[in-house]
Amino acid sequence: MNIIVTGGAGFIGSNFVFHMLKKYPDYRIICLDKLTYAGNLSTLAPVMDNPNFRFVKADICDREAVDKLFEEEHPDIVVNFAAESHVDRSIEDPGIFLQTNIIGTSVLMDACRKYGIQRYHQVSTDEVYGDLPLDRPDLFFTEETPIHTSSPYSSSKAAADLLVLAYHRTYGLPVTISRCSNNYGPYHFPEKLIPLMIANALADKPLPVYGEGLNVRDWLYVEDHCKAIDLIIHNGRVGEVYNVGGHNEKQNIEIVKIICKELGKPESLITHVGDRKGHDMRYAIDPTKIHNELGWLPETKFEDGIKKTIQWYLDNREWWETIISGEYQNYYEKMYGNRGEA
Ligand SMILES: Cc1cn([C@H]2C[C@H](O)[C@@H](COP(=O)(O)OP(=O)(O)O[C@H]3O[C@H](C)C(=O)[C@H](O)[C@H]3O)O2)c(=O)[nH]c1=O
Repeated sequence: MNIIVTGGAGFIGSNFVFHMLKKYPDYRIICLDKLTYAGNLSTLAPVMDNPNFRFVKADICDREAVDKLFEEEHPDIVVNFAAESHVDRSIEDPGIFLQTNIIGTSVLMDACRKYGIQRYHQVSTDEVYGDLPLDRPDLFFTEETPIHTSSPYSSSKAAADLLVLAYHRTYGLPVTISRCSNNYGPYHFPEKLIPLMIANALADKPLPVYGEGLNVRDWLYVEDHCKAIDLIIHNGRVGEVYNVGGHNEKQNIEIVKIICKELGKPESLITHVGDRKGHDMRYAIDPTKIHNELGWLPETKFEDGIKKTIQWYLDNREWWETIISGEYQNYYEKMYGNRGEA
């Protein structure tokens, strides 16, 4: 089996590469990644010398490069993790989100049509469903929940999902889509809530909580997500969407307090800053479909997952310290330096 994993140098993509190489020693995994600010080649160091692994630096929007790779590798499966993923960045500058997330998806699927493929899998997000109210804890996103996006990021992902379903209906492309909740775990880029708070707390820097911090996210350990995608690409039904969630809802402020406690840092580091524009209140996924059809359930309890994650950041300081000392530092100052206290 030859599998092209796009965005394999990013957070979820790299964890998926590791999972697949370990579980299927006879598979060949080809990582296609543009190495944007969020993709880091050092992340893939543990597998660079694996004879079943190949890294190719290219943009999924580059039709020539994508076609060349398909000609060389004849992939059986393509799993598309490549995406601009940070909501705050999409609010500042939507253009690249439309380009990578929508156009890039169509370029990949055109290559799948041209060269033939067993499966194209699109890694999507629960943000395509918009948000749920805080006072209705009985409500969850199902695969039938209407698309109702809030940010340029989620709109670009929703547009891509619709394109994927259209390529299935119009051209018969064998596709599947997974829509996951918030992932956490090793190699999470330190602009996202959990790794940002760990990095800042370790440096005794302020912990910037947007608004009151009452927004709820459904946290999913990244390894559990990788197992779900593995099941979907092998046994999922073509043309179907599968929701993948942690069944683990937490308010942002709770998460930040847990991190302070685990690291022995004072909650006085918490700083309430101006809220995100159009901030989604609550995400919560109903994973009944993937459970009933494919037997998947999240295995990692949050109490264990967050401890493992914090330990990983303690053990791999060089990885994230290098990142936050570079280009990202300028971004961080731009984003938070002028936000001020709420
Ligand atoms: C970075 C940051 C975030 N937040 C809040 C904003 C959110 O309510 C929550 C999580 O934010 P984050 O940007 O880490 O993630 P989401 O906006 O929920 O989106 C994430 O999960 C979905 C499923 C994807 O699809 C996105 O690609 C992924 O980035 O913490 C703060 O309060 N302070 C901060 O400094």
